Amino acid sequence: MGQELPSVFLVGPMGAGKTTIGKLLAKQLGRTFVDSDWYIESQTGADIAWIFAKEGEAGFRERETRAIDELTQNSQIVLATGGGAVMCSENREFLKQRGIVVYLNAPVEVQLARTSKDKSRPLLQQPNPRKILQDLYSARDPLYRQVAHIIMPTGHTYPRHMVNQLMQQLESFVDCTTDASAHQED
Ligand SMILES: Nc1ncnc2c1ncn2[C@@H]1O[C@H](COP(=O)(O)OP(=O)(O)OP(=O)(O)O)[C@@H](O)[C@H]1O
Ligand SMILES: O=C(O)C1=C[C@@H](O)[C@@H](O)[C@H](O)C1
Ligand SMILES: [Mg+2]
Repeated sequence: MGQELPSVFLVGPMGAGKTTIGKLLAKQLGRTFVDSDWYIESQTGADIAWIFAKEGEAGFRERETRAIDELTQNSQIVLATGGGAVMCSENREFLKQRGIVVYLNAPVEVQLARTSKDKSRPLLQQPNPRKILQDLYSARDPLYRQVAHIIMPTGHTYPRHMVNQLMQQLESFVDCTTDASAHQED
């Protein structure tokens, strides 16, 4: 692979492993890793909990769309997006048109276990985070699927193993699209 691989954009629910796998994948590919949540925090000079508290979810989503537009214009990065980035159709267009989108998909019970000790996700600071995760999953799973070029379950696989599998999938994806465009030119 190498030069011909476009940017890789990871989407999926909270706790699917976008940040964890994104960092490892970027290292493997020798590319820059960017996390849209961290980027928004650095641009704002405040953490996500603060943005939600002061500007509401709507304010956060506006910042997120600006961030996704800017970041997806980079041609060779690995980008981990926030769990709700796919809710906005503009974001879905930016992602789908500008790189390879990978949907990391984990069952709700796994999402819950992976997010339960970390208080940095404002949407989950509720008495029943399992129900929130379930409702978000029902609403968003069709949107993750709509935008994805590749879908990978992450529930029961070690991050390093996941990255090896993902490298293989990316390789076949690039080969297939290269073959398809060669045929079009024939
Ligand atoms: N494949 C995996 N196996 C075991 N633990 C994992 C795996 N992937 C991620 N984790 C753990 O789950 C937690 C959440 O992972 P991570 O922050 O990467 O999720 P995320 O998809 O980026 O979530 P968010 O949308 O909230 O940013 C971390 O503690 C991470 O170490
Ligand atoms: O699923 C979501 O809507 C969110 C996921 C996180 O990555 C952050 O973007 C924020 O906490 C909102
Ligand atoms: Mg993350």
